[in-house]
Amino acid sequence: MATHLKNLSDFSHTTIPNGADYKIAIVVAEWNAKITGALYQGAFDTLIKHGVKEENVISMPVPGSFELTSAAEILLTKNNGLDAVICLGCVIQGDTKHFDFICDAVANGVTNVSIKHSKPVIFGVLTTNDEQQAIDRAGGKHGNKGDEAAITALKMAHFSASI
Ligand SMILES: Nc1c(NC[C@H](O)[C@H](O)[C@H](O)CO)[nH]c(=O)[nH]c1=O
Ligand SMILES: CC(=O)[C@@H](O)COP(=O)(O)O
Repeated sequence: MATHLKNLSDFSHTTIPNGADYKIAIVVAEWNAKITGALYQGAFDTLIKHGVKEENVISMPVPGSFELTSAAEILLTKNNGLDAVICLGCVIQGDTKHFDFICDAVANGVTNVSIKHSKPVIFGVLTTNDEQQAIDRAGGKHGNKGDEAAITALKMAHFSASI
């Protein structure tokens, strides 16, 4: 279902686990900081709203979305007390194929880190054609992908704890 058919922040119809027992990292790319800052705020606020203690939210910046993978790997290697890692970024199509390489690298990279560590690593990266599409998905008319990423982290942390 395309994002324009589903608001990224609409979770009123789902059961969202309480996060009181979870420790969750949020890694945020500094590229397109206006957008990623809004994603971060959405994710942080959503985690707190659903019971995660502020001291259990570990927030780390990285230069760009390409670095999200290595950041998740380093965090999960050095801090095995984490229940999930949320990766937030915004990649906007430019004039070259660089967009394609970054998007593919991050999507595949965070997947591989998640599988390697058997820990949820959430792909909260906007990959848009232009800045307006990003604005619309970072607290605009289509909601906030940071909210979606936080809810996904809570659900997957609960999934892992239930097995
Ligand atoms: N163009 C965007 C980038 N590019 C930077 C890369 O992510 C990376 O930091 C660089 O290639 C050095 O390894 N990053 C974004 O997050 N968004 C972009 O639109
Ligand atoms: C996604 C990017 O790296 C891109 O925004 C950089 O722009 P360009 O492809 O024009 O170099």
